[in-house]
Amino acid sequence: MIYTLTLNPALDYDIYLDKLAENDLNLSKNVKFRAGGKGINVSIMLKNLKKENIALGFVSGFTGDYIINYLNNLGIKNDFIKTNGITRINVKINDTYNETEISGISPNIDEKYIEKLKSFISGLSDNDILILSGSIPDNIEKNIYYTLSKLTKAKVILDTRGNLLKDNICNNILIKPNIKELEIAFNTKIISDIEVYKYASYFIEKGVENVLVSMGNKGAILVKKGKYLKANIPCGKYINSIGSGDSMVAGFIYSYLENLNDVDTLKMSVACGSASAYSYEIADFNSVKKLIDDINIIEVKPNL
Ligand SMILES: O=P(O)(O)OC[C@@]1(O)O[C@H](CO)[C@@H](O)[C@@H]1O
Repeated sequence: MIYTLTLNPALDYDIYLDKLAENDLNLSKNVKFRAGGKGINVSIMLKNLKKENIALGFVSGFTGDYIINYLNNLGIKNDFIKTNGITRINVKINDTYNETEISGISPNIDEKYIEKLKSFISGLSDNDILILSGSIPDNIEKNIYYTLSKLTKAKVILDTRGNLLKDNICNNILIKPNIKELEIAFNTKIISDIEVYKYASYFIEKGVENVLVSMGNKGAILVKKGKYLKANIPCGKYINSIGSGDSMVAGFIYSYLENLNDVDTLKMSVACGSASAYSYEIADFNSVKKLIDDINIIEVKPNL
């Protein structure tokens, strides 16, 4: 079975307007509510790709109930641990020029719930895939993903913030930083592809099998041991980036389960990410399929 874990889910409130004006009244042109958090987005995309999965994590309060109802309505299996407090609300303001995010504050998670989660994760088998996604609530140890990876036999994918990456890798089949997260992980500014290959290779040396770096409209790079692939972004009308990286992760898992080769894996991952960026919600399978033929992959032999 595939399990996604979102320790820090959110009710995402997406606001669309022409131009955000500071210190003034802004009238929305369109608003959307959705169940958010990186693992939850992966679950939704996987479901759209017809891959059954179970969403795990912590939820609480009315926002937590909203998330569970949302997933139930989509027919996505879930087994969240209900905790105290109120799951955060993340506001995403999209105007013609910028995307501004205001992330809420997540509740503290009692130790007893963390223990319950650990016990569940330690029961997974080597046929399972576990996706560890998103930020970590403030009161939880900052290497919890490493701890969970050590506890489980499942194959583990990690997609978390740049400052948490290095401490949480653990023989992962995939990590998926975006370019900003890679910069934060290495406390540097990355300006060329060769630097992406170099920094991604750090993780390969540490035992990660695949490093998928999303670079917005500059494309995406997949690095494996001795292999470097780059993809362009297919044409489409950009709506927003929310859940685009998470959709890439789902595209990778789909490819992994379907035994696709590296080139087709990168194509599928990029198609999923782009289709969601060209949509108000996580994309459906048909929109993904329409983009595949517009993605070209080149193999690079960088001199590192
Ligand atoms: O604060 P985190 O956990 O890093 O990211 C949370 C989040 O921004 O990521 C998703 C998009 O990837 C959104 O649904 C959600 O609001």
